[in-house]
Amino acid sequence: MCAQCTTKANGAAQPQPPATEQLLAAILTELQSMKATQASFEQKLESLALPPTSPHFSALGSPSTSGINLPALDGSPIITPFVSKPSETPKSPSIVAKKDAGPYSQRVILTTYPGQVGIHPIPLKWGAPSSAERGPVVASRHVNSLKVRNAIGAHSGSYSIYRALAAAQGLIDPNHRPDYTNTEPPVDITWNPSWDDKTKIVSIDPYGHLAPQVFKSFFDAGVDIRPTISVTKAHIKLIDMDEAVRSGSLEVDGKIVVKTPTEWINANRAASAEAKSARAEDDAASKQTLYSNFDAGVELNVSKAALEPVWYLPGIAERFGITEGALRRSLFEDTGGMYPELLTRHDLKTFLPPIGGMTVYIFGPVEYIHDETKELTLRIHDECNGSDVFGSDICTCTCRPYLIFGIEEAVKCAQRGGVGIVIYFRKEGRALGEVTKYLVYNARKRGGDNAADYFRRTEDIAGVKDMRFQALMPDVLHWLGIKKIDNMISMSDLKHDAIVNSGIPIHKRYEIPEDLIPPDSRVEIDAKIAAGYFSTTSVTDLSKTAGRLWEDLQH
Ligand SMILES: Nc1nc2c(ncn2[C@@H]2O[C@H](COP(=O)(O)OP(=O)(O)OP(=O)(O)O)[C@@H](O)[C@H]2O)c(=O)[nH]1
Ligand SMILES: [Zn+2]
Repeated sequence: MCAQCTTKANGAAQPQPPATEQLLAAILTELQSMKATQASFEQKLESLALPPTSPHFSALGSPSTSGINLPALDGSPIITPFVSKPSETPKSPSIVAKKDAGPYSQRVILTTYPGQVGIHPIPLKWGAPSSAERGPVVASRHVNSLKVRNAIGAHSGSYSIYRALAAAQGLIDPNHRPDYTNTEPPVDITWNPSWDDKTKIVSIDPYGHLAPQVFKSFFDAGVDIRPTISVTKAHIKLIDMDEAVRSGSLEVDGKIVVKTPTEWINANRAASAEAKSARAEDDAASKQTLYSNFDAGVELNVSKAALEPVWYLPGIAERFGITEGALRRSLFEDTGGMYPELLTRHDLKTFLPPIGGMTVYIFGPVEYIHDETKELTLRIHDECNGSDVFGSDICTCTCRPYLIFGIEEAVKCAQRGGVGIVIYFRKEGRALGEVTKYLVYNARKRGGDNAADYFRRTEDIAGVKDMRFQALMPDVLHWLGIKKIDNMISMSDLKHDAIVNSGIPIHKRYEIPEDLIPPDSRVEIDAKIAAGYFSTTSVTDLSKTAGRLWEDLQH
């Protein structure tokens, strides 16, 4: 970590406000002194007698059997019908598991309330000017974290469900403490002013990759601190880059593009040739081929970062121009009521949603990203598994060709002395999911595949043509410290507008080259151009652009 980042991350320059400091110190002291049981932990936290934290709570009165009326943030009353009996002091609605509690306690806490006895969230001040003032994100229901957790939801996005499966089978201790030795990033993604700006970053935790280091005191005190970002280095190998080098469009420079080592391959091939020769199975010519040097192509040097979503709910609501209350209610309803605390804990502003995140691939020096004198190329790519990985023709899209074009341009930019970035978002099928996507394909192939109807078919089935909501996408660019984009490899007006509106100028846009558009994808491209996507060409009659129907395809 660089000196500037360490200073910012540790918050040495800016002392914490006294109230926060006292509360934090009290909680930490208690956690440190806590020896064993949950009961003694509860007693100790209760004895701290800290005041209720939410202004809403004082207006509640006593919980009743029929539920309690919590004022929603937009003013309308919402009912949380979970409380079982009246009480002077709010208690966690809970049930007692008669059997099958597994590794958990018999008493199941269904939800919690602000100001409830024993509930003292570690302060989390989104956008605060140092990591110490900002505070860690704690979402865990780990025995030492439940009473101090300050985020709703669970770590690892959708993979939290797999962790639950492992716990249910007794394969993982729910209170397992991770060992973070040697897991720190090998390259520095360093602090920049956007980390302190709660309007610039609302959907990821800018300290996510540094959490085990900058929040070590919490971890040492027993709190379940987890990174939501990890950074590493790798070589990636793509057959398209082998081809680009063979065709002369890409050069091997020994730094970004390196030759794939062939020693071990040649050794294996020689061994295989010997074996075949011993069995006298092969003719002399093929033995000769096996012995000769094999061109294994090239590999690309990358630094990469995996990011899980961490949502600051007021900031997310503001981005979409809705109230926080409406956002919370909708998240609660559309996840099958999975997170009651969205409604009961208005004091908790952070939510870890059960969705996929993104991966950043960086070609060239990471420190060039925030150096405005260096050229920067960017491709924002939304997942299309069928095309990206399997090259499916039914996808009738330009996804993989555009991704490969983006990677090649990013690499070339790094070779010219700049930096290239490709960001891969898990937003399959325009974030409608693959099931919906295939239904759309079927409807297109059966009902006449033409550009005029391209978006309408999706809308007919899904109710909306796109749910990627690019408004949150630029957060990762601000986390990286991008100040301007020289070359944007995308035709999307939505991606362009979201980036520019977030304060990052785009100097030049590149559409997918004509020769990379697969035969069936003209429908998609023309529909997009007509809908406002960037292109140097224009389309006059959309109904004339038609794709293949199933009858035209060989099965
Ligand atoms: N639901 C649905 N999703 C699609 C379809 N075709 C592509 N996608 C998805 O759309 C996303 C890619 O978007 P595209 O429309 O190809 O392009 P874009 O990202 O908007 O713009 P560019 O940056 O110019 O590529 C991926 O998530 C694909 O899985 C389709 O017919 N139906
Ligand atoms: Zn696709």
